[in-house]
Amino acid sequence: MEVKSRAPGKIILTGEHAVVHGSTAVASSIDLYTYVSLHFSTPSDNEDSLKLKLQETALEFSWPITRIRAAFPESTAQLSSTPNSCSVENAKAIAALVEELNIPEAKLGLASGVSAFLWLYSSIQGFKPATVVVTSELPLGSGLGSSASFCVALAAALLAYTDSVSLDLKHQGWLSFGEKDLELVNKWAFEGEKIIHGKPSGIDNTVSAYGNIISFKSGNLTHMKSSVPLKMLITNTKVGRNTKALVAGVGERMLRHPDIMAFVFSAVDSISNELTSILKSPTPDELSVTEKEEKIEELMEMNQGTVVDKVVAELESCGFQCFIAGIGGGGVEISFGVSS
Ligand SMILES: Nc1ncnc2c1ncn2[C@@H]1O[C@H](COP(=O)(O)OP(=O)(O)OP(=O)(O)O)[C@@H](O)[C@H]1O
Ligand SMILES: C[C@@](O)(CCO)CC(=O)[O-]
Ligand SMILES: [Mg+2]
Repeated sequence: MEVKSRAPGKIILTGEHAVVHGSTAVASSIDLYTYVSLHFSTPSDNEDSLKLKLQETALEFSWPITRIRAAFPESTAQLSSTPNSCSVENAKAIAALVEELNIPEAKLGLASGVSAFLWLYSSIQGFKPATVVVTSELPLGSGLGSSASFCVALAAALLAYTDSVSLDLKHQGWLSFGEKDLELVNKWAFEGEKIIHGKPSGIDNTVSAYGNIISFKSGNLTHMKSSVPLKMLITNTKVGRNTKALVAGVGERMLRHPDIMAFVFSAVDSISNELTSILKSPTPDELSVTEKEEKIEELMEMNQGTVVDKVVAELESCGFQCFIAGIGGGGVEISFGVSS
């Protein structure tokens, strides 16, 4: 039995960080994906281990199922329909499993991703032997939501064959989840994100799961669909960063300067709300404004077409990496019976 999933990365247009503290943020999916392929071993495979292959980093991990089963102090065999947070005891068990892997120092950032994998896998699938292969078009740790798309794609693949979701297993090609199933995928992904990020707002996994452009505040989302195909120039400065540390830093500043930060977050909230209302009502009432917008849009499209190429060439000549990404595309999808 095999299933493949893919989940998009994201870009936050307004409200990054402030969204963790309750401000509204606006985010869009981008058409760069993390792919997960899950292959359950059959008795004829004579395989009794869980394997995780991280293609980008050329790392492969393998755990005998007996080792995983023995590691967990509390049973992780829960109902896949009920997303649960990783308890302190289970987190310790996972940390021990990850430590045994001796991940090279330069790739230690992956430990949190492997931990999230172990939690999602053991919670949703229990102790079944399988091989999971992860590939990603997203740079890791660069603000494009690689951790969320990793968790969403994982949750989608892991849930696909469970009774907790209802999918047409005979469907050919990419298939979207229904509303309730998507909600479940998103909730499990959020549990994975908590392991990677510490205190995520949930916006990254939500936009990765649902796709399109969303306005998000304290777990509530409003969908927006752009009527025109938008492209965004994204530059990877290749300056290392860790979202968990950045989020913690903002939290500490909030504790040091609560009054000031309350104003900052309120201002960000207003910015996001204004952007939301503009995006939600793209056609202004006055004809003259509509005409103006059409003209500006056409001019901008033409302008970007040439300027973007020059900017990309210049940035890349400085050693930066650029991605041209379509934004606002669909969310997580699933595909059955794909051979690896
Ligand atoms: N394809 C992947 N394979 C393995 N681990 C991954 C993968 N993608 C993300 N991760 C995990 O997520 C971590 C990066 O998450 P982090 O939240 O710091 O950055 P990001 O999600 O790319 O950016 P942001 O959250 O700011 O949008 C990696 O260090 C790794 O632990
Ligand atoms: C920095 C942050 O706002 C977005 C991370 O991509 C954190 C979060 O919302 O969880
Ligand atoms: Mg992240």
